[in-house]
Amino acid sequence: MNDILKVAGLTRSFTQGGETIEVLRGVDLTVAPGEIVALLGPSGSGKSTLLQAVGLLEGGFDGSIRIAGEEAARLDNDGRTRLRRDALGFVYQFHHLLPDFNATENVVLPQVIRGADMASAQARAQLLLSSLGLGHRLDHRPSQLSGGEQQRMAVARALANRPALVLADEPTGNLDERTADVVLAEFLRLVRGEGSAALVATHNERLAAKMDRVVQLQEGRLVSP
Ligand SMILES: Nc1ncnc2c1ncn2[C@@H]1O[C@H](COP(=O)(O)OP(=O)(O)OP(=O)(O)O)[C@@H](O)[C@H]1O
Repeated sequence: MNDILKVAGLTRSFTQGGETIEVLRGVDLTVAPGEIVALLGPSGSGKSTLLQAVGLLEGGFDGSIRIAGEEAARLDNDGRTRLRRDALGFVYQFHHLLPDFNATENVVLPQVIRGADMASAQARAQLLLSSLGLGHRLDHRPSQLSGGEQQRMAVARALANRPALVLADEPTGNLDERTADVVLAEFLRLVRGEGSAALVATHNERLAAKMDRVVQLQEGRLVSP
């Protein structure tokens, strides 16, 4: 009833060069508050397409997406922007950090945009960054940080506004295996500590097994492996 995410009958196809590919063929998925779900599937199976739909980043879908009880299809552009800002956090494979701002500022900005005052936004940014081991890198810009450090910064930014649901697309996909393990463990610890739910796309079964539940995209539908 109070699921943070409920997707029902979601379909999406792309037409290119006269050929239509049905990427999502009726996806059903429910995520409970605080639950961390791994979205497993090989390259090209539609994981990013599904996350973009749930992230309200793209149109062109049929079916129902309810986030925190709100049906996305019934919202206009402003409503979707508000829901995205209030309920969702995003972690991408390639960080999408603001290159001209330092670590603190990258985590402060989304909070200030949402109306937080500067002092509390800064305190929370420092708390999140420190709990990810970046307490000594607060004034560094993304280009002055390693790949693992940049991804920790992206995790802190995604959690800045205490989202009920974090969407992560291959969050450790461009890190070496050891760093990926460490950053994923920190991500999971922080998400659990914050009580957020998460939907985490990965093609890595070993990493998926560390989450609360695994769902697998197969031929456009979700199955339990
Ligand atoms: N804008 C688009 N136009 C045409 N085809 C697209 C578009 N976006 C995605 N596709 C196709 O949809 C399929 C699924 O892509 P998607 O990026 O969702 O897969 P994925 O599982 O996230 O893959 P990866 O792990 O490689 O990122 C692919 O075959 C892709 O070519």
